[in-house]
Amino acid sequence: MSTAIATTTVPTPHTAVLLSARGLRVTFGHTEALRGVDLDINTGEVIAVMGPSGSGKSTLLHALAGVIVPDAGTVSYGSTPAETVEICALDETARARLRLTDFGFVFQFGQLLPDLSAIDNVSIPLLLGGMRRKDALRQARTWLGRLGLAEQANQRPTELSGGQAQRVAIARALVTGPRVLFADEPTGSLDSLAAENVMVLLTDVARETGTTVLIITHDARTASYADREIIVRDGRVTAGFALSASVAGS
Ligand SMILES: Nc1ncnc2c1ncn2[C@@H]1O[C@H](COP(=O)(O)OP(=O)(O)OP(=O)(O)O)[C@@H](O)[C@H]1O
Repeated sequence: MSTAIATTTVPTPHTAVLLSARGLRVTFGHTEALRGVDLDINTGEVIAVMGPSGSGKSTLLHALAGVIVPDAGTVSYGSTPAETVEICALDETARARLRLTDFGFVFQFGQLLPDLSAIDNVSIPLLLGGMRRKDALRQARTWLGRLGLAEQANQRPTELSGGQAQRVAIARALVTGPRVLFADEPTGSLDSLAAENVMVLLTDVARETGTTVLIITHDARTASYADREIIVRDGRVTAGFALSASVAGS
């Protein structure tokens, strides 16, 4: 596997819908977090999810990823009729399995295990999937190299900068080869230079591997690396804009 990161990217052609939400509603007590969301996400698309605080962005991601089951509506996952599953109809065990095999997750804070080195953190999902330790470490090392962290493999999270730690978290999310990466403010705790570095690497690797990506962000610069921007407002998706995918290569 190549360890080089492409500096210019050719956008993946978006041919098939991979995730499709219809009529999603989620209520927490008296709070209507989602009020009827319809959304189609194409294979290989990089989507920025924006909107005010409390508008429902994280809830939308959790519903699409099968972390929560909506009170109403459906989420179909799969690019062909034969492989398509209705995520909301799966039981908790099946949804957990789907998340482990098909989805990757990156969050803003505190996601690395502090007592483990970078390479051990990245190898965890592979070990959980039953891979032999030697093979898992080899694969983890390759992914750390892809994200420019070959020299940090044996360092612990406290010995890494914020941007390096986020890149380790991204390596860990991608090491299993997920079809969809869900990222909730992955650059929210970084300064603008580190944020830009993380976004360039994340979007380059995603486009290279054809991974579909949903990124929640409050930052327009971070969003500019996406192919498309959607706005969540008061529990509804109110707008979607196509963006230039070439920004990631600039
Ligand atoms: N587990 C929960 N229990 C109760 N209310 C919740 C829960 N999760 C979310 N909410 C409420 O649902 C609404 C949407 O929350 P959500 O976290 O999806 O918004 P968000 O757009 O991601 O916000 P932020 O940008 O601040 O992270 C908010 O009013 C929030 O307080």
